[in-house]
Amino acid sequence: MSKVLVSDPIDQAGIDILSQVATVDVKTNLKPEELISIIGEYDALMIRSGTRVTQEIIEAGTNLKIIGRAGVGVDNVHVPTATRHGIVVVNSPEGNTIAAAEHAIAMMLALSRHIPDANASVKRGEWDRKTFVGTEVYKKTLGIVGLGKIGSHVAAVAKAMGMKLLAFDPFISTERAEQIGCQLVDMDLLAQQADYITLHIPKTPETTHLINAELLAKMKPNARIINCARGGIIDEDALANALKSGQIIGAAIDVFESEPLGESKLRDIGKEIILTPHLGASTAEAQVNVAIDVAEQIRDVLLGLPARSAVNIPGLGPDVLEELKPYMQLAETLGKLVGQLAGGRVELLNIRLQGELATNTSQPLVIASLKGLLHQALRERVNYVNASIEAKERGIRVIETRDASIRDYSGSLHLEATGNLGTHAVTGVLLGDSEIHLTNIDGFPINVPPSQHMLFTLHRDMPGIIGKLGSLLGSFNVNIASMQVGRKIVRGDAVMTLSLDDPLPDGILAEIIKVPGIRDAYTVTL
Ligand SMILES: NC(=O)c1ccc[n+]([C@@H]2O[C@H](COP(=O)([O-])OP(=O)(O)OC[C@H]3O[C@@H](n4cnc5c(N)ncnc54)[C@H](O)[C@@H]3O)[C@@H](O)[C@H]2O)c1
Ligand SMILES: O=C(O)[C@H](O)COP(=O)(O)O
Repeated sequence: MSKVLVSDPIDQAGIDILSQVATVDVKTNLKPEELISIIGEYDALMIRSGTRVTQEIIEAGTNLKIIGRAGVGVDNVHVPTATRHGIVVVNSPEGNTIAAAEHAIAMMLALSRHIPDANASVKRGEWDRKTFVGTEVYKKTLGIVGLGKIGSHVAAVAKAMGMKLLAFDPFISTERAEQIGCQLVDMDLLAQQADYITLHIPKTPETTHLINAELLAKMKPNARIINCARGGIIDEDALANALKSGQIIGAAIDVFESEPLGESKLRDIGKEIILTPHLGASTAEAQVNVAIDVAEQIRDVLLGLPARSAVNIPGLGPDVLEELKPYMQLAETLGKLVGQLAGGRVELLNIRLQGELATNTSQPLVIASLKGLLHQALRERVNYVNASIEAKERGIRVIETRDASIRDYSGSLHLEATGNLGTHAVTGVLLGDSEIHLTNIDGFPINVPPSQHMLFTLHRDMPGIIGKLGSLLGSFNVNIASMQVGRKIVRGDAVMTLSLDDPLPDGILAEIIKVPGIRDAYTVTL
């Protein structure tokens, strides 16, 4: 049974899902050296923002197949190292969107009405109604930096509260911003015009210290800033100075350059600042959402299935994946089959998307085909993460083509592998929504579902040959589950496709090829 280590507090709903397929150990607050010493035992690691998954930890995780981040940000995971080691990194891109957006709105209102300090004063026994006179957000300008999932929800709520919306997001179209009710502006204009600025961007080299002394100086003197995105986007020293000097009047900060927050100038500032300990995603609902979302993906990957929100598999967004998942399984099966038929060293893989499939995104199917193709050589070392890199390193050229005019089934996938031992081709389709059928082997039409152990022969279509092969297999105690012959003309060349209950014993292929009329034989394990 697989083993999963959960190293941050995760909702029980996620643990229950993982427990269906793995032994789950929950060990939180581990020191880096403790994690390094035990990570080698585990197939999967599930974390939140509390665990920093460094290069060293990943390298010590010699059995790791997946790192699951129960949340959005994967900046605490050294993703390039995970990719190099073929470890899938998944997150939950939407599970805590509402929670984070609502926290930002709560911070904005709490700042405007001095709620934390007013609350503290009443609890101290005071009744001071003068000090805590607030401001309304109605008709004020909110500058949203990052108009993605969280930024868009903040925009919708703020609009309903009667705020005017500006947004800075260089990757969003004007049309999209207008749909959300925001006017797209550059960062300087946003800083100059906004009464409130709220940050909803990832931390990247471009966004690190995006809010610095220079930008703070451009803000209105009565402006407030909210950061529920990532620590380090605001230069904390510059913010402390701007608040102390009265350059801006308020800040609400949930995330910090270094967490947990240690010694910090921000702690010394009075009622102008609200600090929360990275609580953006901390709602009961969000924690259930992210735990289920990520645990399901870990479960799928441990069962050999693709993950829907892998951050280090190019082209595999959740929408694409949902639609293509069955086709990826088809591609992987065909890749395994054609790789074993070709034998030896494959130099060229031709992938043709046919019929209705021709209009689909091909990249996930290419990745899945390569994963199948390389399985023989690399076994579980190859996965969706590293299949393209491994193929490139082995000098396998990939050609993708599309032919919408081939309509023998609504959509089919054709793989042709050329190597040092020759060329072989297979075609497959999905019947219903997910039932894989092989429809062509080396140009011969067939219609069989793949099975774990298969035998293919190339032979002359003539009386008695099936019986002779059946007897031979029987003499080796090999049970045939099903058999089908594919031929182009009667008594010409043909292929026989057999599904077997057991793997073929060593040495039997040489005997099969001796049967008169059989020219070649291939065993395949899928
Ligand atoms: N405080 C918390 O607990 C908490 C919870 C959830 C998410 N987050 C953080 O919130 C942030 C936003 O999350 P999301 O789910 O909305 O992400 P998202 O990917 O949906 O949106 C991010 C947006 O930022 C924009 N962007 C990227 N680089 C930019 C740049 N240089 N300048 C301006 N815009 C830029 C992108 O175009 C995108 O629209 C992330 O940093 C995430 O880690 C924090
Ligand atoms: O990126 C995220 O999802 C948030 O920062 C939440 O982090 P958390 O899971 O540690 O609360």
